[in-house]
Amino acid sequence: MSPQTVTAELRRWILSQAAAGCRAEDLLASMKRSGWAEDVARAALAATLADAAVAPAPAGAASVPEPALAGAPGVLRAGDREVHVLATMALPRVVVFGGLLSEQECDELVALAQPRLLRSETVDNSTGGSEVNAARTSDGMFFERGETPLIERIERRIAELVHWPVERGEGLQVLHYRPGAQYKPHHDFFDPAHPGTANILRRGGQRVGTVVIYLNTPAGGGATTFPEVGLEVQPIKGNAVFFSYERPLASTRTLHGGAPVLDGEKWVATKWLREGVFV
Ligand SMILES: O=C(O)CCC(=O)C(=O)O
Ligand SMILES: [Fe+2]
Repeated sequence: MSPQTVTAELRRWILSQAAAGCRAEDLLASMKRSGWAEDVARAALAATLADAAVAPAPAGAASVPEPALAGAPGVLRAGDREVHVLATMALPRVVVFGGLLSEQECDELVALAQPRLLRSETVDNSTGGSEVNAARTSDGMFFERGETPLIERIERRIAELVHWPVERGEGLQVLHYRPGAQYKPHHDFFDPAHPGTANILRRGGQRVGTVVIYLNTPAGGGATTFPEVGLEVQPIKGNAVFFSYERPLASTRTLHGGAPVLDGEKWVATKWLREGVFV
């Protein structure tokens, strides 16, 4: 038997480490230290964790991220910070948060992202790759999960706020919209009918939730809109809009977009949440 075969024992080890909260990057590093070729280790991790993502959730586990809103609290403790609940909606499931980030954290995130911006790409559904998309006229970049202490802190805060493990989150994305730029209405989940989707789902299954954090307050325009229900969330520095979608269906009414920025610029950080461990 080749030493690079993914054995049942290795699969069990990967799953137990992931369940204990070990990050995929750390698993990869430790597999490499034990002599695994990087491409084989990555493939083993992706396949094992993707299978786990489609396995039935343990009894009692929530199937979508959701903040603890029983009792209609005005303030929620999210790890190291108190976050305000400004508005909620049942369908689509939307919660607007006040003060998820401090002003200083917003500024630090913009400063970290700015040198790394590229014209935003969206996933090309036919191949699972990326392409520049005219529907999205912002510039953007992705951080690695846990890339800096600031990012790690924000990720932990989001995880505690919406009760979804850090490991099930994609890396934080930062978008920059110039005047006139927008993100036309779209769904964040991957269209199951598209040929590239199967490939995308190997990295942690479907997206089931989104947190868009406003890193500045544009002088005009730039609301996050949910056109099917006429909801517009004003972009205010440090605030965030959360929405979830249990299934990749339009009936979740989570069609949303970034309205054109009319005056000034707009910065957001987006955290997408997957149903399984994102690798
Ligand atoms: O910029 C916004 O308000 C929305 C961003 C968005 O929809 C996304 O990043 O998926
Ligand atoms: Fe979106």
